[in-house]
Amino acid sequence: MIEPARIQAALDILEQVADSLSADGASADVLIRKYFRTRRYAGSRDRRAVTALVYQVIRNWGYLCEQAAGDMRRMLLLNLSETQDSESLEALFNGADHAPDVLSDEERAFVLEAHEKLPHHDLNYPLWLEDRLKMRFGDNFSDELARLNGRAPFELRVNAGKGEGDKVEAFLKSEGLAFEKGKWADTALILDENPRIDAWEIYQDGLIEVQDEAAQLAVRLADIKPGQQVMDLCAGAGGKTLAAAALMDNKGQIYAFDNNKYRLKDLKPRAKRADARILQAHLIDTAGGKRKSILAEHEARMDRVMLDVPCSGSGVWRRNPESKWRLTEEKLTQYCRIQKNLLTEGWGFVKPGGRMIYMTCSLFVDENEHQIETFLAEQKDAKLVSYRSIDQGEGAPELKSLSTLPECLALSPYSHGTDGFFVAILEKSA
Ligand SMILES: C[S@@+](CC[C@H](N)C(=O)[O-])C[C@H]1O[C@@H](n2cnc3c(N)ncnc32)[C@H](O)[C@@H]1O
Repeated sequence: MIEPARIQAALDILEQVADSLSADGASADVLIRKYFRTRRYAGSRDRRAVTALVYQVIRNWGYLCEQAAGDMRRMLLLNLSETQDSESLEALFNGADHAPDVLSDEERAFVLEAHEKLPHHDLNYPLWLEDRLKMRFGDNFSDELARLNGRAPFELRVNAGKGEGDKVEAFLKSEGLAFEKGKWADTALILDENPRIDAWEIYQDGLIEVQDEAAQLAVRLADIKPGQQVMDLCAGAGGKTLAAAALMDNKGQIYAFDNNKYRLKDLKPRAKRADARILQAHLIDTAGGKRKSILAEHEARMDRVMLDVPCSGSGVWRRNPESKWRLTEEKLTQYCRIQKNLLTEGWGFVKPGGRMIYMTCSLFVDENEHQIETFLAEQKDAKLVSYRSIDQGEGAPELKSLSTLPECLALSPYSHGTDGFFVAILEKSA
């Protein structure tokens, strides 16, 4: 595809994204896949270029939408004008076959005017969330928001259970892929590029998984040991479950649950690759009332319960910029209600002296500190354990938290270079 045709393709997809956002329909990646399914002439480079453009606009959605009063062509034009001069824009909007229509005088004037009054568009965020974001970031508000609007790196977890970290690093080097070791989790490798890894032997052999560093650190803070009884109540596709299994040397038991069968289905093949043999996965759909009976046998038996609850995902806006424009007050309230219920339910499975590790990838106090404070007020046999008391490995740097609760860990892109993440460690009286 020639460049103007890519612009037109991005425009077509963005129109669909806008419709989908207002109807809470399919996500951008689904719409992009669907768009290209019927356009076989587009090569992988075309797809990559169009996808990058679509996501650039999604990242800057709030600002662009405000400036262009929701006119998608103007939104895209304004976004392009950040990096292209007027001559290049004219060449892109040239009216040829498959290219966008020629720019009108009004559109040219619109770009000039928008540039003259250029506000801090890099801080682009839903205004109704401002207080919550300021509460988390304080003086670093602008720096954090700018970072949150950027792209996340590609992060791998080396499967410590397989003990072949050297092989992984040697392979990445042989592929010419630059990487850094994680600062906070010694299993993390951080890449700038986003390679396709499913065909790699080290992936098929279970030596690596894709997992962000904050999530790897969170599992480490669960202080899981071989021989323990561990429950992952919101296991999803098992990212944290497998990170926990890697710490257990196939001794003990991990029970992985989720109420979504589509998410849970990836866990089995992943566990097989990782050679995690102590794992059982079960669907705990609430429909049919089976949940209670499936979970009943685990009452007060777990050394560790990992509670990686559904949340707003505000800490991962770098990875999923669209989600910030999809979040509503109503949805946030609903997440908080589910989190509160899961905290109460999960606590029932912790044995005396055991721990529950509450985690979110949210930046908001409603989903983090407030949940923990309410929980502690209600559960008299619970106390917070400081994340600082957990051994984070030899030579680990000092880990400062953004949380208002000193025992809890709150991470962020600007302060820690990670996703926004929250961890609270709750211990039951012996
Ligand atoms: C943040 S995701 C978990 C991600 C996963 N732990 C990982 O590391 O890949 C939250 C998960 O909670 C699940 N969930 C939501 N409500 C639930 C419930 N009532 N019981 C169990 N799982 C639930 C969702 O299906 C989703 O997979």
